[in-house]
Amino acid sequence: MLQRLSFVRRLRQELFTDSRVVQERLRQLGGSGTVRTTLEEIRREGNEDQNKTKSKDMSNSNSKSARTSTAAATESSTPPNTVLRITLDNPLRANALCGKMLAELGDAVQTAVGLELQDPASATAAKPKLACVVIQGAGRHFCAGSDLNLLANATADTAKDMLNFMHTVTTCFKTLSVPTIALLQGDAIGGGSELVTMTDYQVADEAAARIRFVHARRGLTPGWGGAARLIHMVGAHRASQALMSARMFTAKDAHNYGLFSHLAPAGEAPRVCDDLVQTLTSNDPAAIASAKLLSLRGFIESLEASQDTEKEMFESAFARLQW
Ligand SMILES: CC[C@@H](C(=O)O)C(=O)SCCNC(=O)CCNC(=O)[C@H](O)C(C)(C)COP(=O)(O)OP(=O)(O)OC[C@H]1O[C@@H](n2cnc3c(N)ncnc32)[C@H](O)[C@@H]1OP(=O)(O)O
Repeated sequence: MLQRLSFVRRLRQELFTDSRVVQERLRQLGGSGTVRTTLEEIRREGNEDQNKTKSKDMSNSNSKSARTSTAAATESSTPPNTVLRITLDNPLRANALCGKMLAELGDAVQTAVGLELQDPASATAAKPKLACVVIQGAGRHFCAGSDLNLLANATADTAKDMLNFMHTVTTCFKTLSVPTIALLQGDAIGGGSELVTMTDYQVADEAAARIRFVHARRGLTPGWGGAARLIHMVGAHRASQALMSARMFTAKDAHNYGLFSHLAPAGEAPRVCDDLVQTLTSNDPAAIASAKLLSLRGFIESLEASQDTEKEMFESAFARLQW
């Protein structure tokens, strides 16, 4: 459905071919941390308890037992419904993304697009049919944005690479034809807040999750395509207020502002996220893709015009900064 749009097709082309060289340059920058992806099966058969047990395992995808059950799910059969879980894993640096992790986030989105594009009839254990994508952070936080050391040592060319690559990656993610969920158990700051704007749903721990478009505090403007998506999420007026103020939103403030779709009781965000996955993936996939296409149509048309402006503003802000 979405793939029929020429803009979306061009994006996929950029992601898989035009960005390859840039992606490898970013990967060569190295850095700590990694971006992990796991495929998790959603079982429909069996009693509620089994489903609950199954989804409970999924919510601890970092624990060994969940990985085992995930691995088992992938090996045992061609899963009817598959969740791709992306984990930003750099907890010692609040899951800030270094060059290597930016490239690996691109790998993860390429995996999602690859699963999305395949013919459902050709689904196999190795390439099952994608039903939903969850993106989360390891440890206490969601994502603290770009690694500040990466930015401080970046040349103008490196900044341009990151800018162009992350616009492609995050816009591809935003235009996936399946539901996407940000699982927020901590802070989403700067580029981390921009990653939140690429998701359809945001399940946030009401006690621990926060979001801050901190750019103006650092003399920057959004560099990962977050401005246009923020406007699409909350409207131009509220978007400009969030960007100009660079204020920290608590989970409750963010929910009232339209930045977080779901508030979960303290410690229960993984369970609430798994319940949302169950709900969304029990609906007709083609109807979901159509709903996304309808909601994204205007965003995509305006994005083609506004994207260059967002990039130009980041580059001039980056040039002004004396890191
Ligand atoms: C183009 C990208 C650009 C954009 O478009 O937005 C950016 O993303 S620029 C970066 C914007 N991000 C920030 O400004 C976030 C800065 N960090 C924080 O505000 C806080 O760390 C936090 C995320 C709110 C978490 O606070 P807290 O829980 O108190 O933890 P610490 O502050 O002690 O951090 C733990 C640890 O992580 C390191 N850290 C945090 N953020 C980054 C970062 N962006 N890059 C590199 N390292 C980061 C922090 O230094 C601590 O490490 P140690 O000092 O070694 O303990």
